Amino acid sequence: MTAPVLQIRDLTATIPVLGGQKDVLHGISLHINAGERVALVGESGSGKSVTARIAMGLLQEDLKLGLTGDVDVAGHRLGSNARALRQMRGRELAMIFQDPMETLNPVIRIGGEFLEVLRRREPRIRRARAMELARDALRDVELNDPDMVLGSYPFQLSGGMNQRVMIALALINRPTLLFADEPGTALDVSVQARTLTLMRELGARNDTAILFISHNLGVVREFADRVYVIYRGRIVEHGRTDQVFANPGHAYTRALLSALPSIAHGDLPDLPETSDAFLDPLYLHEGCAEPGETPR
Ligand SMILES: Nc1ncnc2c1ncn2[C@@H]1O[C@H](COP(=O)(O)OP(=O)(O)OP(=O)(O)O)[C@@H](O)[C@H]1O
Repeated sequence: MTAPVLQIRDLTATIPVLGGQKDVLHGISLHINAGERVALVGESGSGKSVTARIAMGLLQEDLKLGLTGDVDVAGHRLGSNARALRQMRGRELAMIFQDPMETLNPVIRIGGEFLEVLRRREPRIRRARAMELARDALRDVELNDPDMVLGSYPFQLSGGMNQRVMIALALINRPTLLFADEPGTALDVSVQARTLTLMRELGARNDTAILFISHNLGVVREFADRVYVIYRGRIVEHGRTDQVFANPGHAYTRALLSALPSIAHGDLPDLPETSDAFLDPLYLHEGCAEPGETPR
């Protein structure tokens, strides 16, 4: 079997905050195989985004983090070669965020964004050829007037159109691994559902593995092959999505699932904010991750 496209082992992270350091990850281990769709779920503040942004090498660029553990992305050990990782972004690695405006440059037309992304893979690509590829990619995400889109600035397009543009841009270089952090959460439910379906279908076509981050278990159930449940910076449960949903082993997962109907509408369950109640060994059952365990 080939090596996983992402392997995180026992990752701990502290983030500098006013007056000290904050421990945010306490030994995260997870892996994603080629072409797999894996979800990281948990309530707000549990550490989903920090985990993904460290794996992308993004957070380290902005903050002085205290990190231990190993992160291997597409065969590169993170930390030993930050430059290699930077070069991989936009080629082997791609990302989609909740808000397309976080990524799209407001003063660049969509055509310019495509040219830049395509030049990361093929620096000498001609503009005409790049626009031809971009038009195909836009049609793939059901934007049927690609010339209009290519000539527009992001603010001239709707939220749903920008989200589709993001998916087309992220997948045009056929990445090995895509990080999708709460994509489309700001959109209405039916638009979000369609864009996620497109992302799943196009990802599958290119054998792109996807790390999908969400607090919406309804969406995760539809989307992911496997799921890791994260709580206060720890993986408390992992497994095949159907199995975890049918037979949750950990009390925290059960609490998340019990709130599923309201989560499907974007609400989070009312979970204790200030206690570590669900870390109590009392809640550990077969199938739950033990502290420090490397999930396989
Ligand atoms: N730049 C930062 N500076 C300080 N603390 C941070 C920073 N980014 C994240 N944190 C802290 O790290 C912890 C994990 O945050 P993270 O954003 O990973 O949560 P999340 O599970 O993705 O939540 P959400 O669903 O709200 O995005 C939180 O306690 C958060 O306050």
